[in-house]
Amino acid sequence: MEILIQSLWTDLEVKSQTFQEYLGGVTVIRSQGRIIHPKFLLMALVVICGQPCSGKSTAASCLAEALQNLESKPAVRIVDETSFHLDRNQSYADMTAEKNLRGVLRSEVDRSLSKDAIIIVDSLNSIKGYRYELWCLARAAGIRNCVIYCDVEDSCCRRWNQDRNEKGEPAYNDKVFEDLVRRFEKPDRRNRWDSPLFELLPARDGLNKDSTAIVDAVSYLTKKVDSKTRDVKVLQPTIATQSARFSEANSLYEMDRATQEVTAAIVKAQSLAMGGTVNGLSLSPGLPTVNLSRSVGLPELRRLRRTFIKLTGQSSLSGPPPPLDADSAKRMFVDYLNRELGNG
Ligand SMILES: Nc1ncnc2c1ncn2[C@@H]1O[C@H](COP(=O)(O)OP(=O)(O)OP(=O)(O)O)[C@@H](O)[C@H]1O
Repeated sequence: MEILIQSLWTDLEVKSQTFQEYLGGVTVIRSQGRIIHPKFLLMALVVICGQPCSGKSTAASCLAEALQNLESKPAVRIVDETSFHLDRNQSYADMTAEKNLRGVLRSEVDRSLSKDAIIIVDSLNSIKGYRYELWCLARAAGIRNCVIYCDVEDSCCRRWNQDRNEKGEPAYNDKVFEDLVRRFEKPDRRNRWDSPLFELLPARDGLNKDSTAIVDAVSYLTKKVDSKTRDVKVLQPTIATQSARFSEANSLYEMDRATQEVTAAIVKAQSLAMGGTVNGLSLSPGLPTVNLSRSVGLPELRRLRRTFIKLTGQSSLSGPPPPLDADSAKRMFVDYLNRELGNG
């Protein structure tokens, strides 16, 4: 697909400055100097997030139903724990299980994004850094991304969870439920990975396919990208401009160097601790400390570094990464390591 677009790009650059072109029977849409194949316009990633038992699966079904009611009937796929037959109490029993679950869902999202569909991730998606990772996958695929937040008070979620027992539905046990509530990181539309953000209030307003946030999300997901539409963001252009490629190279360099520094500091701290665990390692003032739950070998650290760089979308075909200085690259990598290898 990218080769096809690459060759069309050259032709269009020479022959046309118009917004929409028909070339060899293929419609090519130009947006902000980039070319997007129409197929990509039907692809999107929707991240549902909210406290445990806050109506996320109900929201995912309502959104899928609303999309299916459209004349264009876009393909919709829901990625959730139940598609992997995972029990919610086991999946969130401890950090290792939770990390595994996140990894399984993220891989499934990554695989699914290459298909022509709107992918809805129906899970807690409660950790800011994890939503960022999902956003990176959408950006690398060059598709649009949005977040739907089920905003329900903890007390109400707790009640709905208890009611599940009476309905014969599997419920969270108290320990898992309280731990998840405590660690929930509310989405913030000022973060580019949490934006656009559509907020549902299921406890106050109920929830169905006509709920305002669902209607707004459908409208966003199906809105055509045109030169006048500034509010639809198709992430990660397929073709990057020369200047973007220059900044990408800079950013890649920063990312590479900064993550190597972090890895080297951890290896050194571990050797000083004679193989003990690294806790409270400070790289510089103002950066989060490294807190690992176990000693980690160099091969594993290298593997995590590679995954992190891939997740942050620094591939050469997938367009410019966000502007990055050494400190923010270190901060992001330390957060990532603490999430993958730490206690929380
Ligand atoms: N607006 C609502 N009013 C009353 N009960 C609701 C409402 N929305 C959902 N529920 C009930 O809450 C329970 C959880 O709903 P749902 O599965 O949609 O939540 P969830 O956030 O996906 O849960 P989980 O965190 O387990 O994935 C269900 O029993 C459902 O019937």
